[in-house]
Amino acid sequence: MQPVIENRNVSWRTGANELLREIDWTVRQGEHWALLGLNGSGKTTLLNIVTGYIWPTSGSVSVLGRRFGEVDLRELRRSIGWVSSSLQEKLYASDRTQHVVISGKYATIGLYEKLLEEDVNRAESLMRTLGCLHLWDREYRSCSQGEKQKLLIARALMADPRILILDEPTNGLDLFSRERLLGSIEELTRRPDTPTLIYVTHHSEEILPVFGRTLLLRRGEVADAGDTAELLRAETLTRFFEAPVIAETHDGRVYVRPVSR
Ligand SMILES: Nc1ncnc2c1ncn2[C@@H]1O[C@H](COP(=O)(O)OP(=O)(O)OP(=O)(O)O)[C@@H](O)[C@H]1O
Repeated sequence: MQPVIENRNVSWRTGANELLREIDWTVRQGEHWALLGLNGSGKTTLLNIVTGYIWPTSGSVSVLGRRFGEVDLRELRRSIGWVSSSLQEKLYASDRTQHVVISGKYATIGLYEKLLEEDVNRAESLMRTLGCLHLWDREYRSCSQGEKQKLLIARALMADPRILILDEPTNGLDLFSRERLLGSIEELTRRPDTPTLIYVTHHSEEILPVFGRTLLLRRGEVADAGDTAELLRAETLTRFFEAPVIAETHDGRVYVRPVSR
């Protein structure tokens, strides 16, 4: 079976800086990946490569079996959802929540057409999965950040993407909102139509066990990649962060803290 995403020897240089260096990263069917790296490690740059917004200086990229250079990127992008908190601002504040969700199917901000029953039903089903059905018919702007994030995930899923990038989705969320959002993401993975998920984060404890594979990115290079349970251990993470850390596992999630000096 074709890999979902395949990067081979991908580098990206701008001016004198090489921001990605010889990245090899393959995402296979049935896998969900976490992308872990400190600020400025190149996570967003790599995702911009995978979605065709920037072009590698060298190396090759294929997504869903289509090789970049031979594919209509606008069409391919319809198969990729990308949820980041920066999108929150772009949506019309006074829209009803379910309209925000449904508009994802049409790649528009705002809805201009009459609602189709099938769209309403799907929005309802997705909002139920994400634990935000109670927000139905509320004004989007009246929702909390955590609620908005769930609505935006439901919105991205309306387009039936094959790949869904969750780009630091817990930004700005308190401890409990974060847990609720992670619970919703776990619930989402139980749906039969779940796309391949890529979860981008700075924090290992957000990596749920369903993210069975992890890419560790450091200074634009793959520091390590593979089985999450094997990578998220004190020894590997101490090497990765280049600082001694303690790693504790609770419910399959790994909490990391620096060794105090
Ligand atoms: N167009 C560009 N021109 C020059 N430098 C860039 C450009 N885009 C990104 N960078 C630099 O590349 C590095 C990686 O940035 P990137 O946004 O990919 O990191 P990140 O891992 O997503 O970081 P964060 O977790 O802080 O969002 C940073 O040092 C950034 O300043």
